[in-house]
Amino acid sequence: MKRKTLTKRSYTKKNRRASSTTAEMKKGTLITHLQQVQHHQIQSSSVTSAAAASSSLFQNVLDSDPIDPQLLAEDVDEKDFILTQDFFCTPDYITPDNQNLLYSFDCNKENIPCPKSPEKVNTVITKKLRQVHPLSPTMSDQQPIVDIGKDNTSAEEMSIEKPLTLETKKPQNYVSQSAVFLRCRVMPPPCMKNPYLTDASEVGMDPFGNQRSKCAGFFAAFAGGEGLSRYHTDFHEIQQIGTGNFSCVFKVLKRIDGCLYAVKHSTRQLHQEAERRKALMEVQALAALGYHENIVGYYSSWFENEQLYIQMELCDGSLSINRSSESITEGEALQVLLQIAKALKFIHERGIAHLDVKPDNIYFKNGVYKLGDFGCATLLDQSLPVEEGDARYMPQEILNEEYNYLDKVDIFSLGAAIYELIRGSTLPQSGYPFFNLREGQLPLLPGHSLQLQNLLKAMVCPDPIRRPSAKELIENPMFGKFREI
Ligand SMILES: Nc1ncnc2c1ncn2[C@@H]1O[C@H](COP(=O)(O)OP(=O)(O)OP(=O)(O)O)[C@@H](O)[C@H]1O
Ligand SMILES: [Mg+2]
Repeated sequence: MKRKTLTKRSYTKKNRRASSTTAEMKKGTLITHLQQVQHHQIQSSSVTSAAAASSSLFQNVLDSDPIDPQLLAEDVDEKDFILTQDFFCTPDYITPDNQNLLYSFDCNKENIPCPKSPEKVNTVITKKLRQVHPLSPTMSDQQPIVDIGKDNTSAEEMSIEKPLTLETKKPQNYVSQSAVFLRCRVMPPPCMKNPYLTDASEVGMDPFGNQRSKCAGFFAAFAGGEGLSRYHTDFHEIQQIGTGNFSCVFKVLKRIDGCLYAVKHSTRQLHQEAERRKALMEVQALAALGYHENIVGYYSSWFENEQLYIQMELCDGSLSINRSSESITEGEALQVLLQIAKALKFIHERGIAHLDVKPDNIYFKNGVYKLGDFGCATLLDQSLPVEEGDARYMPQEILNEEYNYLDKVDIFSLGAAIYELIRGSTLPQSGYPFFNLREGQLPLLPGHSLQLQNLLKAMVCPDPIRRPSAKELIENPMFGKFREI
């Protein structure tokens, strides 16, 4: 520690000498200060190593529009305003505008690691920077810069040791990435009420009026040491609404637009690149597909704490057979069949197979059925790996690893799912009943039309070629009464 201080001291002296012999210092002071901040960040890497290691978010702006030092000196008022006003002098409160500013820069593109510095250290840094920030309008050009090093040196002593350099370096990190993040981690933005929503009562509590409830989840996340959280910054968590094998799903309110969404995130941290790529296949499929009324809407996704987060349309529930106490009527079955067939037609036409069609993954919202959970989605042309879904709904050819008609796998699964929903009890997982289904043998469904039963039988035909396509299903005369004119 001592050695480090001495080094700093000698370095500082040398630079101070240089500064006193330089006549243009008055005019160029602010340029120098800019460079000092930049240089200082590199020097004080013990505190801001993450920020120093990566280029600042603002570096993009600088790189794309290099600043002539002369012009900068003349135009210094404006730069001064931007830096001090936006980052050091405004109240500790981030508005949705700031949030946009932050996210308009693509961190991932720059491979910038998320800052993980603890709250306490950052608070100190903010305070010190505020005291003597070189671009502060109240600061004279004689004032030194406070070092924000972590050692035991007092703030005053550190300030004397601060290097003053005239080195011409690439103007990078003049506002550190951590400074940008600092501005945004003090408090989450408020939850905005959406005036276009006539019924906001669904929200369940009042995150719009109660400041405490707005921040509870946000601070809890920091207390857990998770660092900056996009999830908690952007969303107000309302309640958990589901768990899957590898994920949990929350009902959330998006702070900035006041609308409800479902956010699903992996329960496990995805450390390996291969794991992350696999998890991403779900969002890539959803993003490639785009909007369809009968597919659970996809909004965005991101990695946080090595977990994948997916923001989706919030549905009222799923047709999970375990949860529904009674079987569905023939009319409801036809609606589910028609609407999910429409979703399948849409995705098959885009070269994608779902491979996990089952009641659990059929959602409903305002009377509309939607296909969700694209975790097993793959390409029909077999150019992506095939990972089949729940074996209870898989046809024999998939179990034999024959992947030539993956679209027809979805048709089999939909037929099996509708059969299960009408019957009102779960499909067999093994034994004769399991194999009978794969041979196309469906036990009769008393009280239901032969027309529907024959259609289901065709859908679970052991020969995939003979199963109807999604398009043929939709065109079946059975659905004539539902078709829009
Ligand atoms: N968009 C949504 N709207 C409402 N609830 C949802 C939504 N997405 C998921 N859920 C709930 O969360 C549960 C788990 O979601 P999902 O099936 O997508 O996770 P999963 O990890 O892929 O699960 P599994 O692999 O077991 O199918 C669902 O069964 C459902 O109850
Ligand atoms: Mg699922």
